[in-house]
Amino acid sequence: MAELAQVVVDVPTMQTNQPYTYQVPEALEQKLQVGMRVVVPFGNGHRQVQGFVVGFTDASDYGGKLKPIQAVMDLQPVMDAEMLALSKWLADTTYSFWIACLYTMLPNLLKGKTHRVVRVVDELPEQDYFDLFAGRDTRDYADFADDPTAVSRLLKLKRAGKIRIDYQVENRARAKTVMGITPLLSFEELEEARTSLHPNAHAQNRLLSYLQSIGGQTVVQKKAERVAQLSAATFNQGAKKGWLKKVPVEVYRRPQSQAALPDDHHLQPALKLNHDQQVAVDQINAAVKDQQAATFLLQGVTGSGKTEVYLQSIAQALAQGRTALMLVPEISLTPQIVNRVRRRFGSQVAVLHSGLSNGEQFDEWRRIERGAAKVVVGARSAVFAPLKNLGLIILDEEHESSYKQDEAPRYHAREVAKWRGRYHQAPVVLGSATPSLESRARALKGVYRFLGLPHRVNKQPLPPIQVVDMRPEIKQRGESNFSRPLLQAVSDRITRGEQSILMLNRRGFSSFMMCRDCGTVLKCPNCDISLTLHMDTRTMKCHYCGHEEPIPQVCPNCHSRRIRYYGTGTEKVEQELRQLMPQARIIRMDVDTTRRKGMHEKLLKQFGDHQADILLGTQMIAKGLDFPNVTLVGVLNADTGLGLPDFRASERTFDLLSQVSGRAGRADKQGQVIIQTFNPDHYAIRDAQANDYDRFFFQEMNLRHQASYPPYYYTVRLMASHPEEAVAARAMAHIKEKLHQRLAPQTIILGPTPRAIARMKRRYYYQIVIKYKRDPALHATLEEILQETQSKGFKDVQVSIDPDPQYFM
Ligand SMILES: Nc1ncnc2c1ncn2[C@@H]1O[C@H](COP(=O)(O)OP(=O)(O)OP(=O)(O)O)[C@@H](O)[C@H]1O
Ligand SMILES: [Zn+2]
Ligand SMILES: [Zn+2]
Repeated sequence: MAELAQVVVDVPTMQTNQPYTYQVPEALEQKLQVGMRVVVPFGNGHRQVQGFVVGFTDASDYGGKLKPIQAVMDLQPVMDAEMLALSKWLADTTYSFWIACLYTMLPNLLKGKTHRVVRVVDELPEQDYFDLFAGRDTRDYADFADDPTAVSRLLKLKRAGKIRIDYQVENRARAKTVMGITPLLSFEELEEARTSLHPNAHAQNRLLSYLQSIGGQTVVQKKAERVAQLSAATFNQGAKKGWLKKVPVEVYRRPQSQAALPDDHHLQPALKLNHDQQVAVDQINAAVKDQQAATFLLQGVTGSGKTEVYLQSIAQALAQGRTALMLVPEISLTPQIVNRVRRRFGSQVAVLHSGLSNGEQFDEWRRIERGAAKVVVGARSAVFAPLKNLGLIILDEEHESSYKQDEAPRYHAREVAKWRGRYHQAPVVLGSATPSLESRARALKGVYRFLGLPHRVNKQPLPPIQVVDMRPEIKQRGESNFSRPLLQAVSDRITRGEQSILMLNRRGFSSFMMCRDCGTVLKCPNCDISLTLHMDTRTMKCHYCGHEEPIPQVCPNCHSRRIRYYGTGTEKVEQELRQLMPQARIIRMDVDTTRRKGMHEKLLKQFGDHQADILLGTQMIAKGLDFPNVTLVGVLNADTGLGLPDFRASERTFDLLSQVSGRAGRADKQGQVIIQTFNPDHYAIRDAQANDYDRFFFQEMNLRHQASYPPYYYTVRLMASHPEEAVAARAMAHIKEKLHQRLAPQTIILGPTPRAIARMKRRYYYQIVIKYKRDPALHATLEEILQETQSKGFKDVQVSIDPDPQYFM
């Protein structure tokens, strides 16, 4: 009896985690494998959807008629057994749909895009045929979507049975090919062809010699033209004469920045480790060798040489014939680290991050999948890199919140890394100067193995930190972003030919327009937040939905002309700094100046080449930078993040200040740090000043304990949204009732409350936060709620479940 295939289908409005069963047509019987993408019919229309084959089952269990699979999209599986198992675990632990997890794990080009096609099936009135179809038989439905009259004419034709609207899945994954040539004749046959040539046909003569020299290989035509010094026309003649044939050759799109790399013969050698580094590397290596799925916490102060520990551990894993994965937060923000990995391991490194084009991403993925790349460096989603035989996984800056994805599936890369570590029996190394409270607490309990690098490599102490209270400064000198001590310090650096990094903390901060007469703040018409001023495009923009409008000249409420710009953007700070120090050369780095591809690296390079005295930027300059000539770091506003309605606000402020302070004095020159703040007595600022992670840790743990927050309690956030506020609120009340009935009495259920940003993208949001220690009923209850949200009662209400949320806003 024939086998049946189990397929997880992609139907956005009717999600379920149960696979559907399909017949396998005879023609596909030998070809179809688990992990392949297929196209299957769904529902009773002409709808085609994409799906993943996740298993086979015996036909005897099924009565009735099953639909057959229509097409296979892959020649070989895109998911192996590990990835399929991981996708299932992901769906289960993040309360998301299996199909969404499968897609998340694959490069964009392998994500199916369904589109609708309008097909003429019967003779049309001539007018319609020309107006709507321009004389063709099919058109993409998207061509009509914005034109209501065309749509209504189409609907009429559809009712009359003249046209049909089909769903089609397109396969977007194409390998890039270039033209290549292959000789068709043997050496002797080519020699014979030469005898029949006209004596003046020098070019063709050379072509024959060239074809003989490549001995039956396929060569990219452009390269052949260059090597043989022949024109394309000559190759065309050769093809006509039957000497060679043209064939497409698959090439990898290498990320642009990769082009400038040294070749594999000029790789950078390993450094001689200091004692603490050696101890760390030895312990990690032992775990790699013994195939122990242990988790290490590598806590090393800034500049202590953590990266060198990663690199030498990776080298060991490779020496054992295994592969390695290194995750960094927001890779585009840390080009220096990526380049260090590439300079050490050369062409066996693949890089995965969101800055790549879809084609580049797909090609890097294939290099990994085929085993050509053995080391992967990447941001969050690189944790799904299809490396086989993993020997080591590293998460640098493990405390970073960007490791958690803030849309479904809401996974944390740290947890996925640990899962893969267990699967491959490989250790996971979590590295940070300021570990998350969760990780440090686990290390204290012995769940993680602790490795410490308490000293800087250069044996210098950490740079002294001076805290400047901005309250008296402002009183004496009026509004300014720069205190006198900071200005003095920057100008000293310029005199000495040294460099400064100045950071403007933009977290929880915006540059908005407010009317001085009536207090009106310009807000986004779709969302509940103020619009941000962008000087480069001279517009007001919403950071949530992208809404954009001109800068107002008069107040929309009272028509006063005294509508002014408030808050501090990097541009405004730059202007002030240029006025205060006309001689200083400044590079500004923020989302606006780095939006163009490659600009981030370019600006950093300019700064590294000392083409500027000051690097002024947002949080993006806090991490990972290693410039030996930087001796001063200034933080313009340390406390803007402290007021956020979020229990991690202090932890994030402490982390940020510690990170950015660490950019100063990394080589032989002594560094200095100046922090400007309106809250000089806050413990996060005091402890950062004292470089005292432990004091901060215990103080913060105490507060978390009192308020029942992580790491003492686990949290889950549920959110519901709807264009009508009352509907969202009602859905949440219903969910709350259910939670109340099922969950353990010790479990704390907070809410429902409107979110801090209650309205976004024309929808109203309500949230419930669950805090629990152990609740055996929780998982099943949340699963049930997830399934219920797909039912009719929840029409248009979007519900999301976020385990261990990173933000509570
Ligand atoms: N064993 C060593 N001998 C000599 N130099 C070293 C050694 N280890 C690291 N370095 C150098 O010291 C500097 C700081 O090291 P590295 O950047 O690895 O520190 P880190 O702990 O990763 O820093 P951060 O967390 O602050 O980004 C680098 O320039 C690095 O090349
Ligand atoms: Zn908006
Ligand atoms: Zn006004």
